[in-house]
Amino acid sequence: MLKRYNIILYSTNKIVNSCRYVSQSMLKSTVNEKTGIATVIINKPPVNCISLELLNKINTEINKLQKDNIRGMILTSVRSLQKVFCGGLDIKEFYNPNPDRLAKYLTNLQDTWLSLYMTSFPTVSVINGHSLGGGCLIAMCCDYRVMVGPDYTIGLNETKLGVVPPKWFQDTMAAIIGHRKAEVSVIAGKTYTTDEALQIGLVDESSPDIDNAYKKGIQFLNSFEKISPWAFKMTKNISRQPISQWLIDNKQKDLEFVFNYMQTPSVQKHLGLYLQSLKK
Ligand SMILES: CC/C=C\C/C=C\C/C=C\CC/C=C/CC(=O)SCCNC(=O)CCNC(=O)[C@H](O)C(C)(C)COP(=O)(O)OP(=O)(O)OC[C@H]1O[C@@H](n2cnc3c(N)ncnc32)[C@H](O)[C@@H]1OP(=O)(O)O
Repeated sequence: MLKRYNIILYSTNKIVNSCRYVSQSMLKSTVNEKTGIATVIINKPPVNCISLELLNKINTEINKLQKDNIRGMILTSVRSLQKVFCGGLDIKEFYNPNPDRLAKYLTNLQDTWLSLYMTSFPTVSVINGHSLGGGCLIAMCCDYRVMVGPDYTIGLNETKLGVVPPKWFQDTMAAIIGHRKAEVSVIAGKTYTTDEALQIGLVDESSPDIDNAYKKGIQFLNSFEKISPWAFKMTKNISRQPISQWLIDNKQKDLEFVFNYMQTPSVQKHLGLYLQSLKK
Protein backbone atom coordinates (compact mmCIF):
# COMPACT_ATOMS: atom_id res chain seq x y z
CA MET A 1 0.00 0.00 0.00
CA LEU A 2 1.37 3.40 -0.97
CA LYS A 3 1.63 6.22 1.53
CA ARG A 4 -0.92 8.99 1.17
CA TYR A 5 0.38 11.45 -1.43
CA ASN A 6 -0.20 15.02 -2.61
CA ILE A 7 -0.63 15.86 -6.35
CA ILE A 8 1.08 18.60 -8.32
CA LEU A 9 -0.17 19.07 -11.89
CA TYR A 10 3.03 20.15 -13.67
CA SER A 11 4.89 19.93 -17.01
CA THR A 12 8.39 18.60 -16.65
CA ASN A 13 10.15 15.36 -17.33
CA LYS A 14 13.12 15.43 -15.08
CA ILE A 15 11.87 15.90 -11.56
CA VAL A 16 10.67 12.45 -10.65
CA ASN A 17 13.39 9.89 -10.11
CA SER A 18 11.35 7.04 -8.77
CA CYS A 19 8.47 6.26 -11.09
CA ARG A 20 5.62 3.94 -10.35
CA TYR A 21 4.06 4.27 -13.77
CA VAL A 22 4.28 6.38 -16.88
CA SER A 23 1.69 6.61 -19.62
CA GLN A 24 3.23 7.49 -22.92
CA SER A 25 0.80 9.68 -24.80
CA MET A 26 -0.92 12.99 -24.13
CA LEU A 27 -0.66 12.57 -20.38
CA LYS A 28 2.38 11.38 -18.48
CA SER A 29 1.91 10.46 -14.88
CA THR A 30 4.57 9.43 -12.40
CA VAL A 31 4.46 8.83 -8.69
CA ASN A 32 7.59 9.29 -6.62
CA GLU A 33 7.40 6.32 -4.32
CA LYS A 34 9.57 7.94 -1.65
CA THR A 35 7.51 11.09 -1.32
CA GLY A 36 4.16 9.83 -2.51
CA ILE A 37 3.85 12.84 -4.80
CA ALA A 38 2.43 12.38 -8.30
CA THR A 39 3.48 14.54 -11.22
CA VAL A 40 0.98 14.69 -14.05
CA ILE A 41 2.29 16.21 -17.26
CA ILE A 42 0.07 17.27 -20.13
CA ASN A 43 1.81 16.49 -23.40
CA LYS A 44 -0.36 17.25 -26.42
CA PRO A 45 1.47 19.49 -28.90
CA PRO A 46 1.19 22.05 -30.22
CA VAL A 47 -0.73 23.81 -27.41
CA ASN A 48 -2.14 21.12 -25.06
CA CYS A 49 -5.69 21.90 -26.07
CA ILE A 50 -8.12 19.49 -24.48
CA SER A 51 -9.74 17.01 -26.87
CA LEU A 52 -12.24 14.35 -25.79
CA GLU A 53 -9.40 11.81 -25.65
CA LEU A 54 -7.24 14.01 -23.41
CA LEU A 55 -10.22 14.77 -21.19
CA ASN A 56 -10.79 11.02 -20.73
CA LYS A 57 -7.15 10.49 -19.87
CA ILE A 58 -7.11 13.26 -17.28
CA ASN A 59 -10.26 11.96 -15.61
CA THR A 60 -9.07 8.35 -15.63
CA GLU A 61 -5.72 9.36 -14.18
CA ILE A 62 -7.20 11.44 -11.37
CA ASN A 63 -9.49 8.56 -10.43
CA LYS A 64 -6.54 6.14 -10.45
CA LEU A 65 -4.49 8.42 -8.23
CA GLN A 66 -7.45 8.79 -5.93
CA LYS A 67 -7.51 5.01 -5.41
CA ASP A 68 -3.71 4.88 -4.97
CA ASN A 69 -3.90 7.09 -1.91
CA ILE A 70 -1.17 9.42 -3.06
CA ARG A 71 0.06 12.25 -0.80
CA GLY A 72 -0.31 14.99 -3.39
CA MET A 73 -0.16 15.92 -7.06
CA ILE A 74 1.52 18.45 -9.29
CA LEU A 75 -0.16 19.20 -12.62
CA THR A 76 1.86 20.85 -15.35
CA SER A 77 2.65 20.89 -19.06
CA VAL A 78 5.52 19.25 -20.90
CA ARG A 79 8.59 21.51 -21.06
CA SER A 80 9.08 21.11 -24.78
CA LEU A 81 5.97 23.21 -25.47
CA GLN A 82 7.93 26.02 -23.86
CA LYS A 83 5.23 28.64 -23.55
CA VAL A 84 1.91 26.88 -23.10
CA PHE A 85 0.45 25.27 -19.99
CA CYS A 86 -2.88 24.63 -21.68
CA GLY A 87 -4.50 26.35 -24.67
CA GLY A 88 -7.95 25.49 -23.30
CA LEU A 89 -10.68 23.24 -24.56
CA ASP A 90 -10.19 22.10 -28.14
CA ILE A 91 -12.41 24.51 -30.07
CA LYS A 92 -12.64 21.96 -32.89
CA GLU A 93 -14.73 19.81 -30.52
CA PHE A 94 -17.36 22.57 -30.60
CA TYR A 95 -17.14 23.76 -34.20
CA ASN A 96 -19.45 21.88 -36.59
CA PRO A 97 -19.63 19.12 -34.00
CA ASN A 98 -20.82 15.57 -34.30
CA PRO A 99 -23.74 15.66 -31.82
CA ASP A 100 -22.89 12.32 -30.17
CA ARG A 101 -19.28 13.31 -29.67
CA LEU A 102 -20.29 16.77 -28.40
CA ALA A 103 -22.59 15.20 -25.79
CA LYS A 104 -19.79 12.84 -24.71
CA TYR A 105 -17.35 15.74 -24.56
CA LEU A 106 -19.58 17.91 -22.39
CA THR A 107 -20.39 15.01 -20.04
CA ASN A 108 -16.70 14.20 -19.70
CA LEU A 109 -15.91 17.83 -19.05
CA GLN A 110 -18.38 17.89 -16.17
CA ASP A 111 -17.01 14.63 -14.73
CA THR A 112 -13.37 15.68 -15.06
CA TRP A 113 -14.04 18.99 -13.36
CA LEU A 114 -15.77 17.18 -10.49
CA SER A 115 -12.88 14.71 -10.12
CA LEU A 116 -10.15 17.35 -10.19
CA TYR A 117 -11.99 19.92 -8.09
CA MET A 118 -12.85 17.45 -5.34
CA THR A 119 -9.66 15.35 -5.00
CA SER A 120 -9.14 14.11 -1.47
CA PHE A 121 -5.42 14.86 -1.75
CA PRO A 122 -3.73 18.28 -2.14
CA THR A 123 -3.08 19.45 -5.69
CA VAL A 124 -0.88 22.13 -7.24
CA SER A 125 -0.81 23.44 -10.79
CA VAL A 126 2.59 24.59 -11.96
CA ILE A 127 1.49 26.91 -14.74
CA ASN A 128 4.49 26.98 -17.05
CA GLY A 129 2.90 28.90 -19.92
CA HIS A 130 -0.33 30.44 -21.21
CA SER A 131 -3.42 29.04 -19.55
CA LEU A 132 -6.64 30.08 -21.24
CA GLY A 133 -10.30 29.08 -21.01
CA GLY A 134 -10.41 25.42 -19.97
CA GLY A 135 -6.66 25.67 -19.23
CA CYS A 136 -7.39 28.30 -16.63
CA LEU A 137 -10.24 26.12 -15.34
CA ILE A 138 -8.05 23.07 -14.66
CA ALA A 139 -5.41 25.26 -12.99
CA MET A 140 -8.12 26.78 -10.80
CA CYS A 141 -9.36 23.32 -9.77
CA CYS A 142 -6.09 22.74 -7.93
CA ASP A 143 -5.59 23.78 -4.31
CA TYR A 144 -2.58 25.97 -5.14
CA ARG A 145 -1.20 27.69 -8.23
CA VAL A 146 2.38 28.65 -9.01
CA MET A 147 2.72 30.53 -12.30
CA VAL A 148 5.92 31.02 -14.25
CA GLY A 149 6.34 34.56 -15.59
CA PRO A 150 6.41 37.28 -16.50
CA ASP A 151 5.21 36.80 -20.08
CA TYR A 152 2.38 34.27 -19.86
CA THR A 153 -1.35 34.90 -19.62
CA ILE A 154 -4.19 33.23 -17.76
CA GLY A 155 -7.95 33.76 -17.71
CA LEU A 156 -11.43 32.62 -18.61
CA ASN A 157 -11.63 34.25 -22.04
CA GLU A 158 -14.76 32.42 -23.27
CA THR A 159 -16.79 35.57 -24.05
CA LYS A 160 -14.07 36.54 -26.52
CA LEU A 161 -15.02 33.39 -28.46
CA GLY A 162 -18.72 34.24 -28.25
CA VAL A 163 -19.46 31.48 -25.72
CA VAL A 164 -20.66 31.58 -22.14
CA PRO A 165 -18.53 30.15 -19.36
CA PRO A 166 -20.94 27.83 -17.50
CA LYS A 167 -21.91 28.59 -13.90
CA TRP A 168 -19.40 26.13 -12.44
CA PHE A 169 -16.52 27.74 -14.43
CA GLN A 170 -17.53 31.11 -13.00
CA ASP A 171 -18.05 29.76 -9.47
CA THR A 172 -14.61 28.16 -9.51
CA MET A 173 -13.06 31.55 -10.24
CA ALA A 174 -15.28 33.42 -7.76
CA ALA A 175 -14.22 31.02 -5.00
CA ILE A 176 -10.62 32.10 -5.61
CA ILE A 177 -10.76 35.84 -6.33
CA GLY A 178 -14.22 36.80 -5.03
CA HIS A 179 -17.51 37.30 -6.81
CA ARG A 180 -17.10 40.90 -8.00
CA LYS A 181 -13.62 40.45 -9.46
CA ALA A 182 -14.68 37.18 -11.10
CA GLU A 183 -17.77 38.79 -12.60
CA VAL A 184 -15.76 41.64 -14.11
CA SER A 185 -13.20 39.14 -15.33
CA VAL A 186 -15.50 36.60 -17.03
CA ILE A 187 -17.83 39.16 -18.60
CA ALA A 188 -14.90 40.82 -20.35
CA GLY A 189 -13.13 37.51 -21.04
CA LYS A 190 -10.11 39.09 -19.35
CA THR A 191 -6.68 37.52 -19.41
CA TYR A 192 -3.98 38.41 -16.90
CA THR A 193 -0.20 38.38 -17.02
CA THR A 194 1.59 36.44 -14.29
CA ASP A 195 2.06 39.59 -12.19
CA GLU A 196 -1.55 40.68 -12.63
CA ALA A 197 -2.80 37.18 -11.76
CA LEU A 198 -0.68 37.25 -8.60
CA GLN A 199 -2.01 40.67 -7.70
CA ILE A 200 -5.68 39.67 -7.94
CA GLY A 201 -5.02 36.32 -6.19
CA LEU A 202 -5.78 34.13 -9.20
CA VAL A 203 -2.40 32.49 -8.63
CA ASP A 204 -0.72 32.03 -5.25
CA GLU A 205 2.91 32.46 -6.23
CA SER A 206 4.96 33.41 -9.27
CA SER A 207 8.35 32.21 -10.33
CA PRO A 208 10.85 33.26 -12.98
CA ASP A 209 11.60 29.65 -13.91
CA ILE A 210 10.02 26.22 -14.00
CA ASP A 211 12.37 24.44 -11.58
CA ASN A 212 11.75 27.03 -8.94
CA ALA A 213 8.00 26.92 -9.58
CA TYR A 214 8.07 23.14 -9.13
CA LYS A 215 10.00 23.48 -5.85
CA LYS A 216 7.38 25.92 -4.57
CA GLY A 217 4.69 23.42 -5.49
CA ILE A 218 6.48 20.66 -3.58
CA GLN A 219 6.88 22.97 -0.58
CA PHE A 220 3.13 23.57 -0.59
CA LEU A 221 2.46 19.82 -0.67
CA ASN A 222 4.99 19.21 2.09
CA SER A 223 3.17 21.70 4.28
CA PHE A 224 0.49 19.02 4.69
CA GLU A 225 2.87 16.46 6.19
CA LYS A 226 1.53 17.05 9.68
CA ILE A 227 -2.10 17.42 8.65
CA SER A 228 -4.29 14.36 8.91
CA PRO A 229 -5.39 13.28 5.40
CA TRP A 230 -8.88 12.80 6.78
CA ALA A 231 -8.95 16.35 8.21
CA PHE A 232 -7.67 17.68 4.86
CA LYS A 233 -10.26 15.80 2.85
CA MET A 234 -13.23 16.70 5.05
CA THR A 235 -12.24 20.38 5.30
CA LYS A 236 -11.76 20.70 1.54
CA ASN A 237 -15.02 18.91 0.98
CA ILE A 238 -16.94 21.32 3.21
CA SER A 239 -15.30 24.27 1.46
CA ARG A 240 -15.97 23.07 -2.11
CA GLN A 241 -19.15 21.03 -1.75
CA PRO A 242 -21.62 23.87 -2.38
CA ILE A 243 -20.12 24.56 -5.82
CA SER A 244 -19.73 20.91 -6.82
CA GLN A 245 -23.16 19.97 -5.50
CA TRP A 246 -24.80 22.47 -7.84
CA LEU A 247 -23.34 20.65 -10.84
CA ILE A 248 -24.17 17.21 -9.44
CA ASP A 249 -27.79 18.34 -8.98
CA ASN A 250 -28.00 20.08 -12.37
CA LYS A 251 -25.83 17.90 -14.63
CA GLN A 252 -28.50 17.02 -17.16
CA LYS A 253 -29.96 20.53 -17.33
CA ASP A 254 -26.48 22.06 -17.72
CA LEU A 255 -25.58 19.52 -20.39
CA GLU A 256 -28.74 20.07 -22.44
CA PHE A 257 -28.42 23.85 -22.25
CA VAL A 258 -24.80 23.90 -23.39
CA PHE A 259 -25.37 21.17 -25.99
CA ASN A 260 -28.15 23.18 -27.65
CA TYR A 261 -26.53 26.56 -27.19
CA MET A 262 -23.25 25.41 -28.72
CA GLN A 263 -24.96 24.39 -31.96
CA THR A 264 -26.82 27.66 -32.56
CA PRO A 265 -25.79 29.46 -35.77
CA SER A 266 -24.61 32.54 -33.89
CA VAL A 267 -22.26 30.58 -31.57
CA GLN A 268 -21.02 28.50 -34.50
CA LYS A 269 -20.28 31.65 -36.48
CA HIS A 270 -18.24 33.16 -33.62
CA LEU A 271 -16.34 29.92 -33.07
CA GLY A 272 -15.51 29.70 -36.78
CA LEU A 273 -14.18 33.25 -36.83
CA TYR A 274 -12.13 32.66 -33.68
CA LEU A 275 -10.63 29.45 -35.06
CA GLN A 276 -9.75 31.27 -38.27
CA SER A 277 -8.06 34.05 -36.30
CA LEU A 278 -5.83 31.46 -34.64
CA LYS A 279 -4.66 29.97 -37.92
CA LYS A 280 -1.21 31.03 -38.93
C1 LIG B 1 -25.01 28.07 -18.52
C2 LIG B 1 -24.06 27.94 -19.63
C3 LIG B 1 -24.57 28.58 -20.81
C4 LIG B 1 -24.01 28.46 -21.97
C5 LIG B 1 -22.76 27.77 -22.13
C6 LIG B 1 -22.48 27.52 -23.54
C7 LIG B 1 -21.39 26.96 -23.88
C8 LIG B 1 -20.36 26.67 -22.84
C9 LIG B 1 -19.76 25.30 -22.94
C10 LIG B 1 -18.57 25.09 -22.74
C11 LIG B 1 -17.90 26.28 -22.57
C12 LIG B 1 -16.99 26.52 -23.71
C13 LIG B 1 -15.78 26.78 -23.04
C14 LIG B 1 -14.69 26.90 -23.71
C15 LIG B 1 -13.47 27.05 -22.93
C16 LIG B 1 -12.24 27.16 -23.74
O1 LIG B 1 -11.27 26.66 -23.31
S1 LIG B 1 -12.32 27.96 -25.22
C17 LIG B 1 -10.63 28.03 -25.74
C18 LIG B 1 -9.88 29.07 -24.99
N1 LIG B 1 -8.53 29.10 -25.46
C19 LIG B 1 -8.04 30.05 -26.24
O2 LIG B 1 -8.70 31.01 -26.60
C20 LIG B 1 -6.60 29.90 -26.64
C21 LIG B 1 -6.42 30.09 -28.10
N2 LIG B 1 -5.02 29.88 -28.46
C22 LIG B 1 -4.08 30.83 -28.31
O3 LIG B 1 -4.33 31.93 -27.87
C23 LIG B 1 -2.69 30.46 -28.73
O4 LIG B 1 -2.79 29.34 -29.56
C24 LIG B 1 -1.74 30.14 -27.56
C25 LIG B 1 -1.42 31.44 -26.78
C26 LIG B 1 -2.32 29.11 -26.61
C27 LIG B 1 -0.41 29.57 -28.10
O5 LIG B 1 0.08 30.43 -29.09
P1 LIG B 1 1.14 29.87 -30.17
O6 LIG B 1 2.19 29.09 -29.49
O7 LIG B 1 1.55 31.04 -30.99
O8 LIG B 1 0.33 28.81 -31.02
P2 LIG B 1 -0.68 29.08 -32.22
O9 LIG B 1 -1.62 30.17 -31.88
O10 LIG B 1 0.10 29.22 -33.46
O11 LIG B 1 -1.52 27.73 -32.22
C28 LIG B 1 -0.98 26.53 -32.76
C29 LIG B 1 -2.09 25.73 -33.39
O12 LIG B 1 -3.01 25.34 -32.36
C30 LIG B 1 -4.33 25.77 -32.69
N3 LIG B 1 -5.06 26.09 -31.44
C31 LIG B 1 -4.67 26.93 -30.48
N4 LIG B 1 -5.53 26.93 -29.47
C32 LIG B 1 -6.52 26.08 -29.81
C33 LIG B 1 -7.72 25.65 -29.16
N5 LIG B 1 -8.10 26.06 -27.93
N6 LIG B 1 -8.50 24.75 -29.79
C34 LIG B 1 -8.16 24.28 -31.01
N7 LIG B 1 -7.03 24.65 -31.68
C35 LIG B 1 -6.22 25.55 -31.08
C36 LIG B 1 -4.12 26.97 -33.59
O13 LIG B 1 -5.26 27.16 -34.39
C37 LIG B 1 -2.91 26.54 -34.38
O14 LIG B 1 -3.37 25.65 -35.39
P3 LIG B 1 -2.63 25.55 -36.82
O15 LIG B 1 -1.27 25.02 -36.49
O16 LIG B 1 -2.61 26.95 -37.40
O17 LIG B 1 -3.49 24.61 -37.59
